[in-house]
Amino acid sequence: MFGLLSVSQAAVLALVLWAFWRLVRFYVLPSTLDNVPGPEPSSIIWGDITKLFGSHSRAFHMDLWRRFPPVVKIKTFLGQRMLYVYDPKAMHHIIVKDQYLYEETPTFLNFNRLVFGPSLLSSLGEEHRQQRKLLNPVFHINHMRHMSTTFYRITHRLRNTLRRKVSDGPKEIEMLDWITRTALELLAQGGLGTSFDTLDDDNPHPLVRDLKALVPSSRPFFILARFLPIERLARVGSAKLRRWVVDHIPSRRLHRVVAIVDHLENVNKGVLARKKAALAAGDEAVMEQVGEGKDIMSVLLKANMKASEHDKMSDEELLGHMSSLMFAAMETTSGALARILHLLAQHPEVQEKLRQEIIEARRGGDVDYDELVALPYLEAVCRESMRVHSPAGMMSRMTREDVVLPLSSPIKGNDGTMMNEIAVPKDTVVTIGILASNCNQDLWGPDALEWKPERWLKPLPETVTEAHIPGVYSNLMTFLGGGRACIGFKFSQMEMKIVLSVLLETFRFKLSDKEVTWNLGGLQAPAVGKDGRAEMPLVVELVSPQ
Ligand code: HEM
Repeated sequence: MFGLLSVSQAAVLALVLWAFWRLVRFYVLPSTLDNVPGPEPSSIIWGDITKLFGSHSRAFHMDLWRRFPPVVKIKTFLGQRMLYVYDPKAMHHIIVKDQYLYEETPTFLNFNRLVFGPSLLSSLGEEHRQQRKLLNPVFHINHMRHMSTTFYRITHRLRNTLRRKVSDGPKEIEMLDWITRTALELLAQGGLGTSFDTLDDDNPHPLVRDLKALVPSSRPFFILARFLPIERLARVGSAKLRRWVVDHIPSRRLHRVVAIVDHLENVNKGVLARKKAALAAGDEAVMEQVGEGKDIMSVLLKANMKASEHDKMSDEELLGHMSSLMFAAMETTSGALARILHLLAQHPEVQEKLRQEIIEARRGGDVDYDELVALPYLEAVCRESMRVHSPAGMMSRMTREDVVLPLSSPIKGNDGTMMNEIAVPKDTVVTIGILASNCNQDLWGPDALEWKPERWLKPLPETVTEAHIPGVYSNLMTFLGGGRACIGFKFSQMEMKIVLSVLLETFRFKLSDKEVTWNLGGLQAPAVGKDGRAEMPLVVELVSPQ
């Protein structure tokens, strides 16, 4: 039959048959998930995928929380069934107890391997465990303490530049840009032991623009990666041949992504070579480097030199970790900090109370790490912001075999029977509702959706403490939990508190007349207007004008 068809006709026919088979498989053939309640899909082809993962999906999520139990079945592309889960016991099984049965999705792993190279973001099972074994100590709180002086120094630069800008009166400033530049520089000095940005003019390092463009530019390829065997394709032929093929695909967007990846890799190759040379030259050369040998990469390189041959990381892996750290650290923390500044501008009374606490603690100078992390209202503002506005609203996993998912409390199935557990077939995508858990009214109370820092100044409701939510941070899922919990969460806590304490001592932040809205998408980002570019203008004024 294929003798009568051209290659393109055969490809189209194969695609149609494949789509037809999926429609039959997911809409007609029975599944153990049929009894799990969930919304009727809004499209036979796309299911509710765009409603769930789109930029303006908050209303859809809230509708799910209102209408369904904390395990919901959602139809996605061509009817594929996905579970959306925020039942605490179920989440514990997914990310802790049975974490190797619910691994990252192949799309996530393949995409990260192609973009960043081998790293925590693209490894599984034993390989991932080995990498965490080497990396966990590097993120230990003792190293963070050493970094606080570096963090203060960088934040002072930001303060000086902003002070210059508003010295003759309040001004509207695009704060997301400054916060993102600061986050990259904090990671550059604290994480990589290098410097990219002096933060003293209006010209950010080109990496800021590239890292910000990476997610939007690569979104279509991320979707494509769901359906193409990217990992196998990435091993066909030599690297040179693969590169030739990519360079000849007529897609400007693809070439933009490739240029970003090249840029990231070239910058990191230079940093790695300089670090290795300094380590080989001895302690004096290390001390002359930007991070004085205390940054994450220097500590990691030293640990790597001592590691057994079996545990040692290759240069390719080290470069992969550098690129993925830059990516994982920058967008998340800058989004979080921008959100806190926006919330403080929306709630001037909270901003004033926080400023008083900071001014009293700082007494005009920097506060040491332990004193800073112990400030109760600062802690309450950070926790509450990370609860209601977690930068990542959800994270997906995929079952690697048939598995039974137990629940904290039974849910009513579509046939009216109560279910204590759900049989989940192999290859099911299970999405953890991070925001859904953080805003769960059954646990946090009827005001769960409201931003109220004061709730952290008194004991949390027993419904929260007894739910055994498996997150690493304050009964929240913001940084996830288990073996793949955010490795940089202490780093980001310190970053947020240092930046907030230095800025709030000097500046007051007010809403501008441009309305800022937050897009949910992959990571929450602010924009002016519904689909505008990522930005967050705020009016900045000196607390004590000279
Ligand atoms: C507010 C800031 C941050 C938030 C909300 C956040 C959130 C998360 C979440 C939810 C994960 C789990 C991802 C998954 O399972 O697929 C994660 C993983 C990760 N994060 Fe963060 N993160 C933040 C800041 C940082 C920083 C500052 C760094 C680095 C210095 C970092 C490095 C990483 C890395 C390397 C992973 C992968 C861990 C692994 O797979 O073992 N993150 N983060």
